[in-house]
Amino acid sequence: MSSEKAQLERDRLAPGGGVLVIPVDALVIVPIRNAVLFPGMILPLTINREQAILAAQQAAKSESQVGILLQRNAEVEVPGPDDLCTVGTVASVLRYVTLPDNSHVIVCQGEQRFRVSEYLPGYPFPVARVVRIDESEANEREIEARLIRLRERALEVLHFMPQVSQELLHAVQNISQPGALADLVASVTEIKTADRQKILETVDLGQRLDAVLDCLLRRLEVLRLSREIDERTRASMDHHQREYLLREQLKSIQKELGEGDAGNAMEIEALRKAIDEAQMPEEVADQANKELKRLQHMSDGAAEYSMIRAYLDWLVELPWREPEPDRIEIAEARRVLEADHFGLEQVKKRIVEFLAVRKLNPSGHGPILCFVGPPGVGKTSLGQSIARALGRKFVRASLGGVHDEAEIRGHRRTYIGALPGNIIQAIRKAGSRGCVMMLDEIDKLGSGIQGDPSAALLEVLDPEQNNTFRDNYLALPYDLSRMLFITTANVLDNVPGPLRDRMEVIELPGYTQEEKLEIARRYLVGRQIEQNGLKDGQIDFSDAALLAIIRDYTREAGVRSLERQIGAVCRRAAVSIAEGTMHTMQVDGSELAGILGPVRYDNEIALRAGLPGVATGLAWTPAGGDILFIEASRTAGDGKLILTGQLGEVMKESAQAALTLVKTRAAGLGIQAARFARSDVHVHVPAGAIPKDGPSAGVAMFIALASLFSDLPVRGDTAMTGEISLRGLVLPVGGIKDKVLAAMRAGIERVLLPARNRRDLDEVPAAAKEKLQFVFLDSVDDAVRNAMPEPVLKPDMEASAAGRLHSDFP
Ligand SMILES: Nc1ncnc2c1ncn2[C@@H]1O[C@H](COP(=O)(O)OP(=O)(O)OP(=O)(O)O)[C@@H](O)[C@H]1O
Repeated sequence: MSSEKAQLERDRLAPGGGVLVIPVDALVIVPIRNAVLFPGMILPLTINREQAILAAQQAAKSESQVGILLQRNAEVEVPGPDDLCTVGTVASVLRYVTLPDNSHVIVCQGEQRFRVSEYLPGYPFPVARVVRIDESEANEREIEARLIRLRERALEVLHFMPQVSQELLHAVQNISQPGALADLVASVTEIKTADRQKILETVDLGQRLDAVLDCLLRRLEVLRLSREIDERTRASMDHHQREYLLREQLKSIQKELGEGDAGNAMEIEALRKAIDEAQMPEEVADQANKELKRLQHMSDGAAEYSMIRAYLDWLVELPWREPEPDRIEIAEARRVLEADHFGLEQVKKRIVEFLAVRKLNPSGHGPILCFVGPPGVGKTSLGQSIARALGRKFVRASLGGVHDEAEIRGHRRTYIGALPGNIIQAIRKAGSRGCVMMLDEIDKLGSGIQGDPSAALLEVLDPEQNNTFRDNYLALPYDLSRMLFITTANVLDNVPGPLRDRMEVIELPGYTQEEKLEIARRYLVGRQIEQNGLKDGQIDFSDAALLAIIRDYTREAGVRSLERQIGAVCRRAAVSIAEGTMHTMQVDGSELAGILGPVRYDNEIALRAGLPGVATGLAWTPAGGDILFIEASRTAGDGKLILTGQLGEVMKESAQAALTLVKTRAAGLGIQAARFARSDVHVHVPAGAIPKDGPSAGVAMFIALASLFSDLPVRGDTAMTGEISLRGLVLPVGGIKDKVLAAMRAGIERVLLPARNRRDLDEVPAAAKEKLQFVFLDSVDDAVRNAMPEPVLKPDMEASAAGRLHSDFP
């Protein structure tokens, strides 16, 4: 303690700085809680109450002894005389320490028992007159015997205690004073504070030894018991662990022996039942049971287990039972086809014929139907109608992008993740061995590196062999002979030859504006009203509105985007009606721009035609026919030909041929030969992002160039198609029907066609034939005569029209 602080403390203790005077037969009492100091023991005591601190400081200063007294009730903060025990220990304060956390510790050495006789008033801490109690001499034999027992028991107890110092053991063994030993044992073994106080208060040696012995025995009992519990729990833990290990071993032994657990057995039982019920052909049932047996003797953790399991699932879930025989009612089939589709008279007729033949000869190997046409013309929905008419299920399997035989025929089971091919997958989906299966996009079948998918498809479609179709995954024959296959394609040309031979091709060329209007009125509008949650009468489309949608917002052979646009209008109406801003909506065309945006397809003819150097061609694409503008332009130069618009090789060549032809016919066309030498020619085919190829734009190229050099515009109402030869002949081309329909859609009135395509007009719908004027061309001169508004041909060109190659090349 610093000297200043000590001074302060002194001032506090005795005003004036002195030490309080305590009578000789009195002691300063330091009350403590929860500890008993025995004579002969050294104990550090923490004191933190004002009273006790003052008392301890007084003792420390006066270097006098103190009386350590246990408080009866530990909770009393400032104990009065009644709160303190009456027997305590006289102690010397060996050290007084103030710890950094400001708590005070006195290290006391117990000297002798004392008893309080009276408390003295007038002190800031308890001061009591006391009677010191001397330890009685012990030489009785009985005391001696107790001493020995106590020592033994004490050693026994100490034995249970970890970290007992050698000094302590030595002391216990050697102290010969019974009282001192009793006090030592009482203070080092675990005894309750109350019991310790009792021992302190027991002055009679015999009784004190008995009291300590008593406590020791109780303590020993507790210690033994706790050791027993300890051992028992350890034993039971060992037992559990052992049992767990044994059970694990048992499980793996059972697995090895194929005696799977109960869950496994249930699974196998369920599979067995499913196999029995699946009505499999004998060969298949045998195989399934064989696999089931293998499964039974296998651990469910084995890799093969899940493979066999999956295989059996396929076998069980595939439809094996004999399908119901068809009940074909021709009248009903006709009714269904009529109800579902507008127009398509020829198509419906051929489908009815097909069904009639099937009815008369159910087991006959009729041809496979193949619907060919651009997207959205009703191929899929015709297939669905056929299924409906026959009362069969309908599934689709797409062949687009199938490069690998395995996609059709499946992978062998030895491959990881192997599955059946898409034919078997579709059949499982349909759940019937006699469904109508539509094989889509047969023209997009790739020819593979890994086996030829079209060969696999041939086997599927061939009635001679498809009753034992083998999928690689199943590795069992599956009877496809009761299936009704229908294929679809956008382009017949791309369908592999052998497949084409097997099929009866039914072409759906696309619709005229009038047909689209009818389809929209009768089918699409109603369907979209329903799909968008509207009720009849809440929205009404006028014919003008529908026609405006057809003309200005769609350009397609089918009706798919027409249906989408009608849907968009319905959705707008649904929003307004749901919001309550409108009860019904009359669509007459004026609101279309607000709903569908600005007109998407302008009348391009009006925009482009009428200028010299522009001709309208007709092109064919897998999505139907389309019109195509050929634009030619001339700049000062030395006779180069520039071609742009992503033209393919064949189209480039026909541009070159067209230029040569124009040059050879320059005189007849009234063109000065010098014009060619002084100019570069640029031929561009707009919609530059779309690759274009093929020879059929030859006539249009020739006309564009002829018009450019003669400065005479081409008629705006005329479109043309045809290949040209260097001698000026017009050669036939494909896709006439689609091109004619495209011309009509685009508002063209006259179509120039190669003469040798004349018979293709038979397939063109009557509506188109009525609306359009057809001109047939033998030579490019016929084209010139009909494409230009005024006759430009000079007499000498008429003469050369037979096809001589002119030599007046500039
Ligand atoms: N003649 C028609 N009468 C009534 N609805 C038709 C007609 N043609 C097409 N549709 C309707 O047009 C939509 C598109 O037809 P579908 O899906 O059958 O075309 P798709 O030719 O199969 O096309 P894709 O080749 O793209 O599959 C269908 O909702 C269909 O009902």
